[in-house]
Amino acid sequence: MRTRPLKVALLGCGVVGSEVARIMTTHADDLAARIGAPVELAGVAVRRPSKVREGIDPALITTDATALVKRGDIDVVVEVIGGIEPARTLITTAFEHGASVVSANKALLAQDGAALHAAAEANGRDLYYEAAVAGAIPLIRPLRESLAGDKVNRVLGIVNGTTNFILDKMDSTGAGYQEALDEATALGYAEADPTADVEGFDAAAKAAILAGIAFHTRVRLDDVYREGMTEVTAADFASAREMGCTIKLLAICERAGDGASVTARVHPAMIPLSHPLASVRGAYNAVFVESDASGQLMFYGPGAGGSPTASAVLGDLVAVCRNRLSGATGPGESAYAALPVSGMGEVVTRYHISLDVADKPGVLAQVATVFAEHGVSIDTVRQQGKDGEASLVVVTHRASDAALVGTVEALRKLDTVRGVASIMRVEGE
Ligand SMILES: NC(=O)C1=CN([C@@H]2O[C@H](COP(=O)(O)OP(=O)(O)OC[C@H]3O[C@@H](n4cnc5c(N)ncnc54)[C@H](O)[C@@H]3O)[C@@H](O)[C@H]2O)C=CC1
Ligand SMILES: N[C@@H](CC=O)C(=O)O
Ligand code: NA
Repeated sequence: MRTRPLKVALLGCGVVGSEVARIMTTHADDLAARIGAPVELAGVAVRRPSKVREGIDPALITTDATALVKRGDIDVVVEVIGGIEPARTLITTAFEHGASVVSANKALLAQDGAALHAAAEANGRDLYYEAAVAGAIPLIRPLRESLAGDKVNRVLGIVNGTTNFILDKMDSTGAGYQEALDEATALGYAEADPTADVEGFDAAAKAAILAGIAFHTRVRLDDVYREGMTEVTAADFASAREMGCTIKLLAICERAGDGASVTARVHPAMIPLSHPLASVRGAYNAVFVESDASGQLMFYGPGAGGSPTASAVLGDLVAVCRNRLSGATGPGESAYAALPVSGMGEVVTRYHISLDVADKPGVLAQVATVFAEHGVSIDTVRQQGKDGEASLVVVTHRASDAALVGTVEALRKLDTVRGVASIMRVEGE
């Protein structure tokens, strides 16, 4: 074993960074044996130097992250600050000064992944980011490496722990949205600004990363259709239960138009209680990968939290250190397929539509005619009346999103339709 240690600079020492430092210290001997050389924490960049950080030598603490990545003797920079800047500049500077990078920063990778990969390649260094998608679950490495010989057609799953925690609490205990979000934040699951979680930006960033790797195509955050979960109500859960379903925030990346393009989307959806995703509780994540030769694979485990996320970071750290010792680099960006990314209109799925209508003869026929005129076939209709008004719940067969949007626009114009109470996609059947 080499005795000269590999030097690691840690950028950020919050929920994830503090766990990375802890595991590096407590597992130092095992890590050294697995890598073939000791790994040494050579510096820790923080924003608040006065904070007591148990187990970290105060002499390692600095507020000057730029100087740390420019030192020239750093082998690996671990970026767990989050956000776009200064993380982006620090990562690029790290490559320019000879370090490889391990990052958990999905927001940055979804926005600037191509440029970061190019910078890593130009400098002959590694960029690894297993922690960026689905926390502890090995998913990036299986897609980049284990499935590199197969053709992936679809990636579908729950990739945000915070929103799954909130939806699970709302469904199983009747907890309020804010109360559940506060708990998820206290447990270290939420982003620094939890809007990223609840409005679906975090899951959309993960969908962009997954779609890019799965389809060998550049997919950016802006290419991903996104709806958050803030408008999911107790009434939606009640409707879902009547259909034998629950509601999850799903990320779905799939080939479209006979495989000539790809789509990526994040939105709440009803899924049958019998589907394995329905039983994903708390901050757990689960992702199905469907490919030509392998069939369906399921990846499941803790999707958020300091220690699970640090597990993925440490796995990358070991891989990157091994690469450095052997003078190799791991797989870079693979975007050769360069498929176009289609808009939401091309997505084909089922819909659950709840309408407030006048409770009088002929309304059902009028509504059914609008669906038929737009080529959207109805599976079931349920009506509940109260005081001259009624609620009509229509579940469709598979239809394109474009056809559904046209249908809803036409429904809104009917005098007998007082309002469209909710529209939710139905997946997993
Ligand atoms: N918490 C989780 O469950 C997961 C987090 N991630 C990602 O890991 C990254 C870190 O997340 P957390 O640890 O949860 O966030 P956090 O907010 O707990 O930690 C980030 C730390 O970076 C520090 N920081 C900010 N700017 C800095 C600068 N210029 N120099 C030095 N330190 C600076 C902050 O003071 C904070 O302590 C983010 O990219 C996040 O999206 C990924 C997977 C799971
Ligand atoms: N805020 C994220 C953290 C992990 O990526 C989540 O809740 O999933
Ligand atoms: Na992961």
